[in-house]
Amino acid sequence: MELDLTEPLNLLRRHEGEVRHFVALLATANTRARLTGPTDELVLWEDHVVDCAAALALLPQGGQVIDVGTGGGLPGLVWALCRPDVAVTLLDSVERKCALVGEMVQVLGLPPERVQVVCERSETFAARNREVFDLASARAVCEAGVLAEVLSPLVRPGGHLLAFKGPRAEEELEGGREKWDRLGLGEPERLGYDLGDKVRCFVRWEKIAPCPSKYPRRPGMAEKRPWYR
Ligand SMILES: C[S@@+](CC[C@H](N)C(=O)[O-])C[C@H]1O[C@@H](n2cnc3c(N)ncnc32)[C@H](O)[C@@H]1O
Repeated sequence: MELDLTEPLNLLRRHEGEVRHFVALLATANTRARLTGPTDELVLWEDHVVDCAAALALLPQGGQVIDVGTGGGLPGLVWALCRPDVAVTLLDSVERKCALVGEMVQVLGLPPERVQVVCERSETFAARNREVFDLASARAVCEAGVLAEVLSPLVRPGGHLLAFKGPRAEEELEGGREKWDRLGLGEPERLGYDLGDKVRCFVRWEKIAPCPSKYPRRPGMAEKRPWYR
């Protein structure tokens, strides 16, 4: 299915001033620590912010959302600024990144009861926060199959998992049917969107049943997996 970007891009336009402020902070933070590559605000806007904004209309009304592996606050801070009805948790395992994102949250005046930064590995955080979020998402963190395993324990039945993906999405989803069942997930939906450059899509799963308690896997096992830091 092709995603209509009219509503999300209108939301971005409506909050453009606040988001440009975030981009300026991120560009400066990128000169101190490598959060999200570029230090050029135009590149950050065109390659990252607009991509994150494409998902704005997919966020649950008044819901609780978690951005796993937020790095410099992408997509979570764009969502927090453009969708004030949504509570956002920004999770990353690297302290330096969390400290910089925490500073940005303060400077942007986002209230702590709506936007929180958590510095922790997703698998330990998920063990204590089982199935509490309406939507869990990750951008540029790991391949879709592993991501489903990481995000599913965080999402309540009836909620959704959302992955930002590029041209390799189909390859990453191959042969996964059994895996989705095992994780309490429905068949992944592909939502393509056109930003005029490369192929992009969201992969979205509905959580249809509780996730078995063996997920998230114990950190000892998880450490062997390539995407964990
Ligand atoms: C390539 S960056 C992507 C950052 C951001 N989402 C973006 O789109 O620019 C991946 C991020 O995932 C974080 N990460 C990797 N493994 C993690 C884990 N087990 N728990 C929490 N964060 C993790 C890394 O610290 C890093 O900041």
